[in-house]
Amino acid sequence: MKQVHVVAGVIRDARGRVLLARRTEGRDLAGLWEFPGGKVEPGESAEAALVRELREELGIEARVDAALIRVPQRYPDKRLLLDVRHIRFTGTPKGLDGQALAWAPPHTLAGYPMPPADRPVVAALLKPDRYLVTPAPEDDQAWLAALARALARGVRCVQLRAPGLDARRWSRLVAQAVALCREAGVETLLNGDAALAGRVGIGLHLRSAQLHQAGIGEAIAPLKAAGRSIGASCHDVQDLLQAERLGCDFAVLGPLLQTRTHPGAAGIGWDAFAAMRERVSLPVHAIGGLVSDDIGIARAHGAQGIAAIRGLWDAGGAAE
Ligand SMILES: Nc1nc2c([nH]c(=O)n2[C@H]2C[C@H](O)[C@@H](COP(=O)(O)OP(=O)(O)OP(=O)(O)O)O2)c(=O)[nH]1
Ligand SMILES: [Mg+2]
Repeated sequence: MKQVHVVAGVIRDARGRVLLARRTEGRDLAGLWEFPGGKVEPGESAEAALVRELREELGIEARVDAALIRVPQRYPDKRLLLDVRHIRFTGTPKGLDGQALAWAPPHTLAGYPMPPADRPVVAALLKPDRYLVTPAPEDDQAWLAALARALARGVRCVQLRAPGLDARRWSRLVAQAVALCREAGVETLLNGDAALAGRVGIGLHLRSAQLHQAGIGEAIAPLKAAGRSIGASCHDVQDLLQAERLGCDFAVLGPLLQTRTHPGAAGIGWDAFAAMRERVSLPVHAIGGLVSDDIGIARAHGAQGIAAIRGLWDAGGAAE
Protein backbone atom coordinates (compact mmCIF):
# COMPACT_ATOMS: atom_id res chain seq x y z
CA MET A 1 0.00 0.00 0.00
CA LYS A 2 1.32 3.46 -0.84
CA GLN A 3 2.58 5.63 2.00
CA VAL A 4 1.93 9.40 1.91
CA HIS A 5 3.42 11.97 4.23
CA VAL A 6 1.11 14.96 4.62
CA VAL A 7 1.94 18.11 6.59
CA ALA A 8 -0.80 20.36 7.92
CA GLY A 9 -0.93 23.49 10.02
CA VAL A 10 -2.84 24.71 13.05
CA ILE A 11 -3.38 28.34 12.08
CA ARG A 12 -4.94 30.62 14.69
CA ASP A 13 -6.25 34.16 14.51
CA ALA A 14 -5.87 36.75 17.25
CA ARG A 15 -9.02 35.42 18.94
CA GLY A 16 -7.64 31.89 19.11
CA ARG A 17 -9.95 30.52 16.41
CA VAL A 18 -8.53 27.74 14.22
CA LEU A 19 -8.56 27.83 10.41
CA LEU A 20 -10.21 24.92 8.60
CA ALA A 21 -10.47 24.40 4.85
CA ARG A 22 -13.13 22.37 3.05
CA ARG A 23 -11.82 19.77 0.59
CA THR A 24 -13.08 20.57 -2.90
CA GLU A 25 -15.12 18.26 -5.14
CA GLY A 26 -13.41 15.63 -7.27
CA ARG A 27 -10.70 14.71 -4.72
CA ASP A 28 -10.64 12.03 -2.06
CA LEU A 29 -12.55 12.94 1.12
CA ALA A 30 -14.30 15.80 -0.73
CA GLY A 31 -16.53 18.04 1.37
CA LEU A 32 -14.74 17.24 4.64
CA TRP A 33 -13.00 19.94 6.65
CA GLU A 34 -9.24 19.71 7.15
CA PHE A 35 -6.25 21.54 8.52
CA PRO A 36 -4.66 23.31 5.53
CA GLY A 37 -1.62 21.57 4.08
CA GLY A 38 -0.67 18.86 1.64
CA LYS A 39 1.77 16.18 0.54
CA VAL A 40 5.50 16.39 1.11
CA GLU A 41 7.24 16.11 -2.26
CA PRO A 42 10.24 13.83 -2.81
CA GLY A 43 13.40 15.43 -1.43
CA GLU A 44 11.47 18.15 0.39
CA SER A 45 11.57 18.69 4.15
CA ALA A 46 8.28 18.67 6.09
CA GLU A 47 8.76 22.32 7.06
CA ALA A 48 9.48 23.46 3.48
CA ALA A 49 6.46 21.49 2.22
CA LEU A 50 4.16 23.13 4.74
CA VAL A 51 5.40 26.64 3.93
CA ARG A 52 4.90 25.89 0.21
CA GLU A 53 1.42 24.40 0.65
CA LEU A 54 0.19 27.30 2.76
CA ARG A 55 1.55 29.80 0.22
CA GLU A 56 -0.13 27.91 -2.67
CA GLU A 57 -3.47 27.20 -0.97
CA LEU A 58 -3.93 30.27 1.25
CA GLY A 59 -1.49 32.93 0.06
CA ILE A 60 0.13 33.35 3.48
CA GLU A 61 3.77 33.37 4.55
CA ALA A 62 4.09 30.77 7.28
CA ARG A 63 6.67 30.02 9.93
CA VAL A 64 6.50 26.47 11.20
CA ASP A 65 6.35 26.24 14.98
CA ALA A 66 6.09 23.34 17.46
CA ALA A 67 4.83 19.89 16.51
CA LEU A 68 1.32 19.05 17.72
CA ILE A 69 0.97 15.35 16.74
CA ARG A 70 1.94 12.92 13.95
CA VAL A 71 -0.99 10.63 13.21
CA PRO A 72 -0.42 7.38 11.30
CA GLN A 73 -3.79 6.48 9.73
CA ARG A 74 -4.75 3.72 7.33
CA TYR A 75 -7.18 4.63 4.54
CA PRO A 76 -8.66 2.17 2.00
CA ASP A 77 -6.11 3.20 -0.66
CA LYS A 78 -3.10 4.35 1.34
CA ARG A 79 -1.25 4.69 4.61
CA LEU A 80 -1.20 8.31 5.67
CA LEU A 81 1.15 10.04 8.07
CA LEU A 82 -0.55 13.31 9.03
CA ASP A 83 2.11 15.53 10.54
CA VAL A 84 0.52 18.56 12.23
CA ARG A 85 2.47 21.65 13.29
CA HIS A 86 1.55 24.93 14.91
CA ILE A 87 1.97 27.85 12.53
CA ARG A 88 2.73 31.56 12.76
CA PHE A 89 1.99 33.57 9.66
CA THR A 90 1.71 36.92 7.94
CA GLY A 91 -0.95 37.83 5.40
CA THR A 92 -4.65 37.08 5.15
CA PRO A 93 -5.66 33.49 4.33
CA LYS A 94 -7.77 33.14 1.16
CA GLY A 95 -9.14 29.99 -0.47
CA LEU A 96 -6.92 30.18 -3.57
CA ASP A 97 -8.02 26.73 -4.82
CA GLY A 98 -11.70 27.67 -4.46
CA GLN A 99 -11.94 25.89 -1.10
CA ALA A 100 -14.24 27.28 1.59
CA LEU A 101 -12.50 28.47 4.76
CA ALA A 102 -13.84 28.68 8.33
CA TRP A 103 -12.40 30.18 11.49
CA ALA A 104 -13.58 27.71 14.15
CA PRO A 105 -13.58 28.50 17.87
CA PRO A 106 -11.72 25.51 19.43
CA HIS A 107 -14.77 24.14 21.26
CA THR A 108 -16.65 23.87 17.94
CA LEU A 109 -13.95 21.82 16.15
CA ALA A 110 -15.50 18.44 16.96
CA GLY A 111 -18.68 19.55 15.15
CA TYR A 112 -17.00 19.76 11.71
CA PRO A 113 -17.07 16.59 9.61
CA MET A 114 -13.39 15.70 9.11
CA PRO A 115 -11.31 12.80 7.73
CA PRO A 116 -10.55 9.95 10.18
CA ALA A 117 -6.95 11.09 10.83
CA ASP A 118 -8.20 14.43 12.14
CA ARG A 119 -10.08 13.11 15.14
CA PRO A 120 -6.82 12.47 17.07
CA VAL A 121 -5.60 15.90 15.95
CA VAL A 122 -8.66 17.65 17.36
CA ALA A 123 -8.33 15.62 20.58
CA ALA A 124 -4.65 16.63 20.82
CA LEU A 125 -5.76 20.28 20.62
CA LEU A 126 -8.61 20.00 23.11
CA LYS A 127 -8.14 17.06 25.48
CA PRO A 128 -5.65 16.27 28.25
CA ASP A 129 -2.33 14.68 27.31
CA ARG A 130 -2.07 12.80 30.63
CA TYR A 131 -4.52 10.25 32.02
CA LEU A 132 -3.94 9.30 35.66
CA VAL A 133 -4.97 5.80 36.70
CA THR A 134 -5.14 5.48 40.49
CA PRO A 135 -3.24 2.74 42.34
CA ALA A 136 -5.17 0.58 44.83
CA PRO A 137 -5.35 2.36 48.21
CA GLU A 138 -3.63 1.07 51.32
CA ASP A 139 -4.69 3.94 53.58
CA ASP A 140 -7.81 5.75 52.34
CA GLN A 141 -6.92 9.21 53.66
CA ALA A 142 -3.38 9.02 52.28
CA TRP A 143 -4.83 7.91 48.92
CA LEU A 144 -7.24 10.88 48.81
CA ALA A 145 -4.42 13.26 49.75
CA ALA A 146 -2.23 11.85 46.96
CA LEU A 147 -5.12 12.28 44.50
CA ALA A 148 -5.53 15.90 45.60
CA ARG A 149 -1.79 16.48 45.05
CA ALA A 150 -1.96 14.97 41.55
CA LEU A 151 -4.87 17.29 40.69
CA ALA A 152 -2.92 20.25 42.06
CA ARG A 153 0.01 19.30 39.77
CA GLY A 154 -2.30 19.70 36.76
CA VAL A 155 -3.69 16.25 36.00
CA ARG A 156 -6.95 16.90 34.06
CA CYS A 157 -8.30 13.39 33.52
CA VAL A 158 -8.50 10.57 36.08
CA GLN A 159 -9.49 6.93 36.09
CA LEU A 160 -10.55 5.66 39.52
CA ARG A 161 -9.33 2.08 39.81
CA ALA A 162 -8.72 -0.23 42.77
CA PRO A 163 -8.71 -3.88 41.76
CA GLY A 164 -9.79 -6.25 44.54
CA LEU A 165 -10.93 -3.63 47.03
CA ASP A 166 -13.97 -4.33 49.23
CA ALA A 167 -17.04 -3.00 47.37
CA ARG A 168 -18.51 -0.88 50.17
CA ARG A 169 -15.17 0.69 51.04
CA TRP A 170 -14.56 1.41 47.36
CA SER A 171 -17.95 3.06 46.73
CA ARG A 172 -17.41 5.36 49.75
CA LEU A 173 -13.95 6.25 48.49
CA VAL A 174 -15.20 6.81 44.94
CA ALA A 175 -17.78 9.32 46.22
CA GLN A 176 -15.03 11.26 48.01
CA ALA A 177 -12.69 11.12 45.01
CA VAL A 178 -15.45 12.31 42.68
CA ALA A 179 -16.05 15.31 44.94
CA LEU A 180 -12.34 16.23 44.75
CA CYS A 181 -12.26 15.82 40.97
CA ARG A 182 -15.48 17.83 40.48
CA GLU A 183 -14.09 20.68 42.54
CA ALA A 184 -10.97 20.69 40.34
CA GLY A 185 -13.09 20.53 37.15
CA VAL A 186 -11.37 17.29 36.19
CA GLU A 187 -12.84 14.61 33.93
CA THR A 188 -13.35 11.39 35.91
CA LEU A 189 -13.96 7.80 34.79
CA LEU A 190 -14.55 4.70 36.86
CA ASN A 191 -12.84 1.43 36.03
CA GLY A 192 -15.20 -1.36 35.05
CA ASP A 193 -18.38 -0.65 37.04
CA ALA A 194 -21.10 0.87 34.81
CA ALA A 195 -23.74 0.84 37.55
CA LEU A 196 -21.60 2.71 40.09
CA ALA A 197 -20.39 5.15 37.40
CA GLY A 198 -24.04 5.88 36.61
CA ARG A 199 -24.91 6.43 40.28
CA VAL A 200 -22.08 8.88 40.93
CA GLY A 201 -22.46 10.57 37.54
CA ILE A 202 -19.02 10.00 36.02
CA GLY A 203 -17.63 8.28 32.91
CA LEU A 204 -16.70 4.62 32.54
CA HIS A 205 -13.37 3.03 31.66
CA LEU A 206 -13.90 -0.43 30.13
CA ARG A 207 -11.44 -3.23 30.82
CA SER A 208 -10.27 -5.01 27.68
CA ALA A 209 -12.20 -8.18 28.61
CA GLN A 210 -15.41 -6.16 29.00
CA LEU A 211 -15.10 -4.82 25.44
CA HIS A 212 -16.05 -8.20 24.02
CA GLN A 213 -18.80 -9.16 26.50
CA ALA A 214 -22.33 -9.72 25.19
CA GLY A 215 -24.59 -6.80 26.08
CA ILE A 216 -21.78 -4.30 26.67
CA GLY A 217 -23.26 -1.86 24.14
CA GLU A 218 -26.54 -1.80 26.09
CA ALA A 219 -24.67 -1.45 29.40
CA ILE A 220 -22.88 1.73 28.31
CA ALA A 221 -25.80 3.27 26.37
CA PRO A 222 -27.29 5.18 29.35
CA LEU A 223 -23.88 6.68 30.20
CA LYS A 224 -23.34 7.76 26.61
CA ALA A 225 -26.84 9.25 26.49
CA ALA A 226 -25.97 11.25 29.61
CA GLY A 227 -22.87 12.61 27.85
CA ARG A 228 -20.37 10.70 30.01
CA SER A 229 -16.94 9.74 28.64
CA ILE A 230 -16.23 6.13 27.80
CA GLY A 231 -12.61 4.95 27.71
CA ALA A 232 -11.29 1.48 26.96
CA SER A 233 -8.18 -0.53 27.79
CA CYS A 234 -6.82 -2.20 24.66
CA HIS A 235 -3.99 -4.65 24.03
CA ASP A 236 -4.36 -5.35 20.32
CA VAL A 237 -6.04 -4.26 17.09
CA GLN A 238 -9.19 -6.31 17.81
CA ASP A 239 -9.65 -4.42 21.08
CA LEU A 240 -9.15 -1.07 19.34
CA LEU A 241 -11.62 -1.89 16.57
CA GLN A 242 -14.20 -3.02 19.14
CA ALA A 243 -13.67 0.16 21.21
CA GLU A 244 -14.30 2.20 18.07
CA ARG A 245 -17.40 0.14 17.18
CA LEU A 246 -18.82 0.70 20.66
CA GLY A 247 -18.43 4.45 20.25
CA CYS A 248 -15.79 4.89 22.95
CA ASP A 249 -14.35 8.40 23.25
CA PHE A 250 -10.77 7.21 23.57
CA ALA A 251 -8.64 4.14 24.13
CA VAL A 252 -5.56 3.27 26.15
CA LEU A 253 -3.10 0.92 24.44
CA GLY A 254 -0.17 -0.96 25.95
CA PRO A 255 1.88 -2.01 27.75
CA LEU A 256 4.36 0.23 25.95
CA LEU A 257 7.35 -0.66 28.11
CA GLN A 258 7.79 -3.44 30.61
CA THR A 259 6.13 -2.46 33.90
CA ARG A 260 6.08 -3.39 37.55
CA THR A 261 2.32 -4.06 37.45
CA HIS A 262 2.63 -6.44 34.45
CA PRO A 263 6.12 -7.91 35.00
CA GLY A 264 5.87 -10.88 32.62
CA ALA A 265 4.69 -8.91 29.60
CA ALA A 266 7.28 -7.41 27.29
CA GLY A 267 6.40 -3.91 26.11
CA ILE A 268 5.09 -3.46 22.56
CA GLY A 269 7.31 -0.43 21.85
CA TRP A 270 6.50 2.74 19.89
CA ASP A 271 6.60 1.31 16.36
CA ALA A 272 4.02 -1.37 17.17
CA PHE A 273 1.95 1.28 18.98
CA ALA A 274 1.90 3.43 15.82
CA ALA A 275 1.10 0.41 13.61
CA MET A 276 -1.94 -0.45 15.76
CA ARG A 277 -3.03 3.17 16.18
CA GLU A 278 -3.35 3.62 12.42
CA ARG A 279 -6.23 1.11 12.27
CA VAL A 280 -8.69 3.30 14.19
CA SER A 281 -9.56 6.97 14.24
CA LEU A 282 -9.83 7.10 18.05
CA PRO A 283 -7.58 9.19 20.28
CA VAL A 284 -5.29 6.60 21.93
CA HIS A 285 -3.17 7.06 25.05
CA ALA A 286 -0.06 4.92 25.49
CA ILE A 287 0.38 3.14 28.84
CA GLY A 288 3.07 1.09 30.49
CA GLY A 289 6.15 2.47 32.23
CA LEU A 290 5.64 6.02 30.93
CA VAL A 291 6.13 9.40 32.61
CA SER A 292 5.26 12.98 31.66
CA ASP A 293 8.60 13.37 29.85
CA ASP A 294 7.39 10.75 27.34
CA ILE A 295 4.51 12.90 26.03
CA GLY A 296 6.65 14.24 23.15
CA ILE A 297 7.64 10.81 21.86
CA ALA A 298 4.06 9.61 22.41
CA ARG A 299 2.67 12.44 20.24
CA ALA A 300 5.29 11.68 17.57
CA HIS A 301 3.81 8.16 17.32
CA GLY A 302 0.20 9.30 17.13
CA ALA A 303 -0.68 9.02 20.81
CA GLN A 304 -2.98 11.45 22.57
CA GLY A 305 -0.47 11.31 25.43
CA ILE A 306 0.36 9.00 28.28
CA ALA A 307 -1.72 7.08 30.78
CA ALA A 308 0.05 5.98 33.96
CA ILE A 309 -0.36 4.85 37.53
CA ARG A 310 3.02 5.46 39.25
CA GLY A 311 4.28 7.85 36.59
CA LEU A 312 1.54 10.38 37.36
CA TRP A 313 0.65 9.55 40.97
CA ASP A 314 3.92 10.32 42.72
CA ALA A 315 5.36 13.80 42.39
CA GLY A 316 8.72 12.29 41.41
CA GLY A 317 7.14 10.67 38.38
CA ALA A 318 9.07 7.41 38.72
CA ALA A 319 8.00 4.88 36.09
CA GLU A 320 5.36 2.45 37.34
N1 LIG B 1 -4.13 18.80 4.30
C1 LIG B 1 -4.72 17.86 5.00
N2 LIG B 1 -4.87 16.60 4.49
C2 LIG B 1 -5.50 15.70 5.24
C3 LIG B 1 -6.00 16.03 6.54
N3 LIG B 1 -6.58 14.91 7.06
C4 LIG B 1 -6.47 13.92 6.14
O1 LIG B 1 -6.88 12.79 6.25
N4 LIG B 1 -5.80 14.40 5.03
C5 LIG B 1 -5.53 13.59 3.85
C6 LIG B 1 -6.41 13.92 2.69
C7 LIG B 1 -5.57 13.52 1.50
O2 LIG B 1 -5.70 12.12 1.29
C8 LIG B 1 -4.16 13.82 1.97
C9 LIG B 1 -3.71 15.21 1.56
O3 LIG B 1 -3.58 15.17 0.21
P1 LIG B 1 -4.00 16.35 -0.78
O4 LIG B 1 -4.52 15.73 -2.02
O5 LIG B 1 -4.84 17.35 -0.11
O6 LIG B 1 -2.56 16.94 -1.01
P2 LIG B 1 -2.16 18.30 -1.69
O7 LIG B 1 -2.67 19.46 -0.91
O8 LIG B 1 -0.67 18.17 -1.88
O9 LIG B 1 -2.99 18.31 -3.03
P3 LIG B 1 -2.77 17.68 -4.46
O10 LIG B 1 -2.12 18.78 -5.21
O11 LIG B 1 -1.93 16.46 -4.31
O12 LIG B 1 -4.18 17.38 -4.87
O13 LIG B 1 -4.21 13.80 3.41
C10 LIG B 1 -5.84 17.34 7.05
O14 LIG B 1 -6.27 17.68 8.16
N5 LIG B 1 -5.21 18.21 6.25
MG1 LIG C 1 -3.91 20.20 0.36
